[in-house]
Order: sequence, then C-alpha cells, then structure tokens
Amino acid sequence: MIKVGIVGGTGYTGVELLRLLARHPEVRIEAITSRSEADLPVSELYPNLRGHYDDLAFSDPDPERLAACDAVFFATPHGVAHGLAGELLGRGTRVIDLSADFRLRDAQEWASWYGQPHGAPELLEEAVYGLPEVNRSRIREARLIAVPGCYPTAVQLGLLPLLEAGLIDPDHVIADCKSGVTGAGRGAKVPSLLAEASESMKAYGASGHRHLPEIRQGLGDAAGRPVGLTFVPHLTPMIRGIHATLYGRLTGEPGDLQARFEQRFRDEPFVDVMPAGSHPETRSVKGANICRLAVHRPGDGDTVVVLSVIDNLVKGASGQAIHNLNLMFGLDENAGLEAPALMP
Ligand SMILES: NC(=O)C1=CN([C@@H]2O[C@H](COP(=O)(O)OP(=O)(O)OC[C@H]3O[C@@H](n4cnc5c(N)ncnc54)[C@H](OP(=O)(O)O)[C@@H]3O)[C@@H](O)[C@H]2O)C=CC1
Ligand SMILES: CC(=O)N[C@@H](CCC(=O)OP(=O)(O)O)C(=O)O
Repeated sequence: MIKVGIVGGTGYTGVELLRLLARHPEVRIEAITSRSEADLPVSELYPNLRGHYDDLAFSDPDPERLAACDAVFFATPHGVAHGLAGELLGRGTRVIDLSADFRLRDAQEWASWYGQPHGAPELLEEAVYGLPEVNRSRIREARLIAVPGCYPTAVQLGLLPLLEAGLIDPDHVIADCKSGVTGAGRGAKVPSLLAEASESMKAYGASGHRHLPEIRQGLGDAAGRPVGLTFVPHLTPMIRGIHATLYGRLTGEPGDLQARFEQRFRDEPFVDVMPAGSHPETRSVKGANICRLAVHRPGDGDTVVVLSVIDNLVKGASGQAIHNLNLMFGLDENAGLEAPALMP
C-alpha cells in the first residue's frame, strides 16, 4: 500500500481527496492535517465519511509524520507548500500540490500575481505541471507535481486540439468561464454566503485574474508561441462545476473539427468528446473525474466555439491530483477515479 498524507484536510479539496481515496485499492491515509480541528475524527466533521475512516483524526501538520509517507498532497492555500515541499522531497517523500505554488515556471511572475515573494524558487525547475493529457510521461518520473487550477484545466483541454494544430489565431482567444461557489474554498467569505451567491451571477477578475498567466503559459506551450487570451471568470449559483465557453478565430479551412477532437483525446480516460451538436452540462460531470467537451462551428463561419465542463473539485483539483499519484506510482490510471457523475 502507498502511504499518503494530506495537508489541509478540512477544506473542500481535502475532503474530496478523502472521498475519492476511500475507494482507492492501493492507498492508505497515514496523516491528515488541520490546525483548527486537530484531534477531531474526520467522520465527525464529514459524516459522509462515517464507516470509511473510523480511526482517522485530524492532526497538526508535523513534518516528521508527513515525511514517513510515500506521497503528500497539499490541499492548502498558496504559500504553504513552499515552506514544506523541499524538506519532504529531501527525505524521499513525493509531493502533489493542489495549490498554485509551483504552477508558474517564472518565480517573478508568480510573485507579481500572488502578491508575495516565491517561497521556493529552487524547486521550480523540477516541478512538473500535472496535466496528464499533456505531460503524462514527465508525470510518471516526477517527484513534485503542480496540479493545474480548475479554470486552467477546463480551458486548456478545450483549446489544445485547436492550438496544437494551428487551427485558430493564437492572438485572439477568448475564455468565458463560470464557476460554482466551492471554487472559493470552505473559508467563510461574504461573496460565498447564500444570500450573496444564489439567484445572481457576476463576473470578477475581468481585468486580470491569477489564472490568466497559468492558462497563457499552457496555451503558449501548445501553440509554440505566446497566446493573446481574454479570460473572464464568473461566479454562478451552483455548488460545484466549471463551464468554459471558448472562442477562437479559424485561420483557414479546419477540416472535420469533430474528428480532430476525437483523435486528440482518443486514448485519454478522463476526457469525453461528446457527439457533434452536444451542449455538455456541469451536472453531467458532478463528482466525476472527467472533462466533457463539445466543438461547434456556428453557421460554418470563421469562429469555433468549444464547450468544456468539469467538476472544479474533481477533474479541477482532487481527482486530477489522484490521477497524478496513479501515474507517479505506476498504478492503474483509473484507480479511485471510476465513479460516474451524480445526475441529477
Ligand atoms: N476549491 C476548488 O475548487 C479548488 C481549489 N484549488 C486549490 O486547492 C487549495 C485548497 O483549496 P480548498 O480546499 O478550496 O481550500 P479551503 O480553504 O477549503 O481549505 C484550506 C485547507 O488548508 C488548511 N490550511 C490553511 N492554512 C494553512 C497553513 N498555513 N498550514 C497548513 N494548513 C493550512 C486549512 O485547515 P486549517 O486552517 O485548519 O489548518 C484547510 O484544511 C487552494 O490552494 C486552492 O486554490 C485548486 C483547484 C480547485
Ligand atoms: C469561484 C472562485 O473563487 N474560484 C477561485 C479559483 C479556484 C481556485 O481554487 O483556484 P486554484 O485552482 O488556483 O487553486 C478564484 O477565482 O480565485
């Protein structure tokens, strides 16, 4: 069995790791941390886990206990993994970070978007961006994984087939994205209150969101040159889910777009290219580690529209993190990730 630790076990991505790992045949949880809930049994905070982890309680983050694990997930706010990752790696423990700490290759760029100095620039060279559909072979060899953000996962998967093949103008790409409120984490914040978030919808970060440089970095790699991206996130009254509507201007006659998308993701277990004409719904991915895509060319014109949906907590975070673990340890890629979505 692979011994696993989770730092930040009380948050939404932490409990989602627990839910998915409860069905993982090769993993045993050795440590799960919370500073605010130390000593509380996990099933008291999360009754959905009763019967699964009856002997497991939250504990303070203790580097000794974490270093005894084969792998540690960080499900913490940005900046936390910077402080502990180096020590764990030095002691032979692999690190899978769900936060943004190691996603940007440039420490200065990270500092400017996250408003603090990068805490571990010496680790950036070995960090692997954990998008399996792009980096599968590097992930297999990695010791340190930066799990992609939720918006970046939905946007990159939808645009990769177009940018890799040079089918759209890389200077004018638009990502219009909607997120459920769990995207903001479990901490109490006014915009997440029921009375603020329900029966209403709003854009935010229109003039610059911290996922913009992350998405640009990935799309630039796919296009082989810098990409001009307009990215506007929105908060919507749903609990889970990301819906990305992506627009690109075709550079010429693209051929059969549907066939291109199917071919690009033919061997990917967690990307579903839906039949031509589909409109994927966020509820069709709720609780499941899957991205569903549909590609449209309205009126056979020069604009291509891609619809991409994921569950922000699963393919957008904890499920993708477990997919990375499976690859790093040579396990079945599907282990712990086989459950279909909850619908309705
Ligand atoms: N929510 C989402 O949809 C997604 C989130 N992410 C990223 O994953 C990470 C976790 O997100 P989420 O689960 O939503 O966050 P939450 O705010 O829900 O939970 C954060 C967790 O981290 C712990 N924590 C906070 N500060 C520290 C610290 N200094 N040292 C150790 N533990 C700490 C908290 O417990 P305690 O304070 O008790 O120690 C809590 O368990 C974030 O970086 C987020 O950006 C990525 C993709 C999607
Ligand atoms: C709705 C909402 O607030 N979403 C968050 C993004 C989700 C998230 O946790 O960001 P990472 O993927 O980078 O960790 C935000 O806009 O900051």
